[in-house]
Amino acid sequence: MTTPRVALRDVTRQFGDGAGIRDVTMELAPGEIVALVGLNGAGKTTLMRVLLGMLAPTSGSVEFDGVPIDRVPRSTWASVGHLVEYPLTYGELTARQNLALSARLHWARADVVDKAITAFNLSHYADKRARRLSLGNRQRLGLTAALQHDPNLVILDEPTNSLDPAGVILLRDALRRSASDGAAVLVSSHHLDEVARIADRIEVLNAGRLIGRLDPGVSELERVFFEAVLADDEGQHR
Ligand SMILES: Nc1ncnc2c1ncn2[C@@H]1O[C@H](COP(=O)(O)OP(=O)(O)OP(=O)(O)O)[C@@H](O)[C@H]1O
Repeated sequence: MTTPRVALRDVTRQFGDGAGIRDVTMELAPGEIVALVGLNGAGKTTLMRVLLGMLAPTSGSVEFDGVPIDRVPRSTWASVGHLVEYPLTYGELTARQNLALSARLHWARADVVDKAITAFNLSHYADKRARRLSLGNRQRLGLTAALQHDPNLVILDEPTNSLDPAGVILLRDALRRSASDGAAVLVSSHHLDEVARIADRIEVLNAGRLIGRLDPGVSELERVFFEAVLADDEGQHR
């Protein structure tokens, strides 16, 4: 069996008021695109932040390529690409300078930047300061920074939120390419139709727990999703 690129085992991260994630076990294999769906506050961002070491779990463990997260070498972190919450951009630097910085942080060759600018259609904006970019173009910039170094683990929190339809298509193609090159990809989204187009499997998170999987090929995905969430809520309150 191949070692999962990343694994969460019985991970709980509780906040003061009891919210967070509970007993989450999940693996991402190389070459796999997994979508994480759930209502507002279900715990998607928390799960991704724990997975990336931005939040320590209250209990349970996280492993990268079979190595516990606190012993993961820097080379492994360099091969991760993520965009969780806010694009990591420096407003006073241009889009190109931001990308060059991100390439260095990920140990990538400097020439990836020009290729990525073309691939993500950022040529018109490359020499603009990041703080002057529109919300959607800042999101494109953040996604480009997350993907230009050909990461082998990609974690994106609601990446399509402020993208226009052309951006959504560019991202979809980029994620398919990453996965076919062997990356494990985890994407959270509220757009069930969109994730159904790219995901190999869809994991449903509700009130902090993974409650099951949806088949991306199923018809009426939204109805099936809401039924699963409702059944779980009713089970919790019985
Ligand atoms: N730093 C924090 N301190 C306290 N509570 C938090 C913190 N971060 C998240 N929470 C709580 O944990 C729960 C899960 O939040 P999270 O942001 O992970 O959900 P989400 O599924 O990403 O939601 P959305 O779809 O709205 O972005 C929520 O109840 C939230 O209020």
